[in-house]
Amino acid sequence: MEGDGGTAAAWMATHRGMYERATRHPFTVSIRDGSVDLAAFKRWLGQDYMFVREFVAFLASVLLKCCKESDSSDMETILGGLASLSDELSWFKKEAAKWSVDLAGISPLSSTPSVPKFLQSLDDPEISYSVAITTFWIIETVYQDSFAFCIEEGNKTPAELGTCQRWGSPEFKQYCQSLQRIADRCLANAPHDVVVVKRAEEAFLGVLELEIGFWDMSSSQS
Ligand SMILES: Cc1ncc(CO)c(N)n1
Repeated sequence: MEGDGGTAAAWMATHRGMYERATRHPFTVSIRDGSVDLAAFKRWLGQDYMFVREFVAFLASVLLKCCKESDSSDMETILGGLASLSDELSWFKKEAAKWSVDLAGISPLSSTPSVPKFLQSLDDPEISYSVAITTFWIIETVYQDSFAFCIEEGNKTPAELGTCQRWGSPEFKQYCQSLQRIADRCLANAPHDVVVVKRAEEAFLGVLELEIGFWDMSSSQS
């Protein structure tokens, strides 16, 4: 995914330290090595269910920007993303039942990064499609990279943690690569629009911070 000469890959290289803090976090590494604390896993599950509900609204705003500002082939990619979020919500409900997590009674923990605030700041009509699609790409990529590491060779991930297949699969990697190509194309088409590229880079870093905060919250002591 990296090294293809696009802006996205360049940012991953420039901000490598932060990217690695987001994608090799002690929480996901503990899933990989089988030492994960179940209370932490359940905390993640409940909080991430709420994240995904917010994420649907955000992605709907990306789709709207796409329809207004971009070509139609992107539309199908984004629509596919919304369809998989629908699957994801069902998956969360199924997993929650399996682990006895009560999703109906869930509310954000004080240590959960403010997802609505972050995502709603990006669904403003003033925010360009390029910035929004870059945000979508990096949000998905952090999960893809984190969970692919959990199923790479040498892992001791407990079989009952089906989480890793959902985001770690080769199909999801391909999906993230298609988002990366869209983001790169948008950013390359805006070379003179320094403000847009700068905003997109800030959003990229904002997502990494959010994701690190999210893993921190998951692994914090109950
Ligand atoms: C916090 C977070 N980031 C990214 C994803 C990927 O969909 C998710 N489900 N949750």
